[in-house]
Amino acid sequence: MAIEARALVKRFDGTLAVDGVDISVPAGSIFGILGPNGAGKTTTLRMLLGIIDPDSGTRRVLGSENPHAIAHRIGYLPEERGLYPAMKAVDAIAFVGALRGMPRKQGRERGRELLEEHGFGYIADRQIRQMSKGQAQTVQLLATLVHSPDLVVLDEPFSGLDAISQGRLEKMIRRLAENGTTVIFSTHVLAHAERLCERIAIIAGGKVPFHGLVATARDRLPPQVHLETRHIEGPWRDALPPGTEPQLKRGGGALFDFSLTGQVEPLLTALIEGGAGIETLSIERAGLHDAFVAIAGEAAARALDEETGGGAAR
Ligand SMILES: Nc1ncnc2c1ncn2[C@@H]1O[C@H](COP(=O)(O)OP(=O)(O)OP(=O)(O)O)[C@@H](O)[C@H]1O
Repeated sequence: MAIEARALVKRFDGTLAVDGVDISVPAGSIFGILGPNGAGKTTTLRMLLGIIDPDSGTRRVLGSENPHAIAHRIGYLPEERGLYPAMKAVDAIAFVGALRGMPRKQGRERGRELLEEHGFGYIADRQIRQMSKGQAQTVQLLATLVHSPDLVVLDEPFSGLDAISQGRLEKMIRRLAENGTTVIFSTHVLAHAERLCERIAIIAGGKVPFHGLVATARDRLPPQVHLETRHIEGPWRDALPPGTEPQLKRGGGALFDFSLTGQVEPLLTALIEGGAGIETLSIERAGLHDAFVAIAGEAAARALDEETGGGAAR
């Protein structure tokens, strides 16, 4: 495990920000911490990094119980972005590397390489103040990677980036994991976690109601069946869950939407042998958004949706 945290608790002046969080992140994996504003994501990441200490609980990061002892093996993109506006990109990257123990000259060289590799060579000698927000954020992100860390911790890395830059960042995260780096990131946009992570922790109100494989979270809900038939009635209707109502189609036939409660094969047999006249049939696993609603509750899901402007979380 790259990270193992047990029963982390943090209180700020009477606010219980984190209330017994457990997190296990396998080495070399991509792990997402999902939750709405104020859920406790940043506080959890800061405790893992040793920026703040938990009131109680234990944490072991890269095999050490003292996060400061392994700081040089960690790259961290904090939620609050900021590089010195007067610095050039390569110097800003080398500066962050120096904070993690990397010689400046080497940091500048590696910084230039990283910028080139990611298609940003053209801003290597440009000052941060002359950059767009997205460019500056990319420079800061590359700065977290300059010393080739074993663990990369990214707090809301997608916020403020346009769709193309978000896609580029997803690719970058995948590439890091392919090369053996462990990546943990927080987000309130479920789609990123759904595409990138094998494992997630859902955090709401400082607690973690779910921790584990994305597939397991999605399996909390039955798969959804969407069936289109030429006929409306027949013995095959008995194979559908009780109370499933047809939506009648204009040209004849009907649509049925229901949860798959049993096995697929007996359903198919009943539909075919019962003469339903299947026109289309899809059986899909629940999405992470629906799983999030089932696990964290409507209120937390609504908070996510509000942050992402509605359907973007899906
Ligand atoms: N330094 C602090 N002093 C007092 N309260 C704090 C402090 N840091 C966080 N909190 C409170 O702890 C709770 C959790 O905050 P945290 O920043 O961890 O949430 P988050 O999930 O990262 O949210 P966001 O997505 O908005 O960054 C919030 O209620 C917040 O107001």
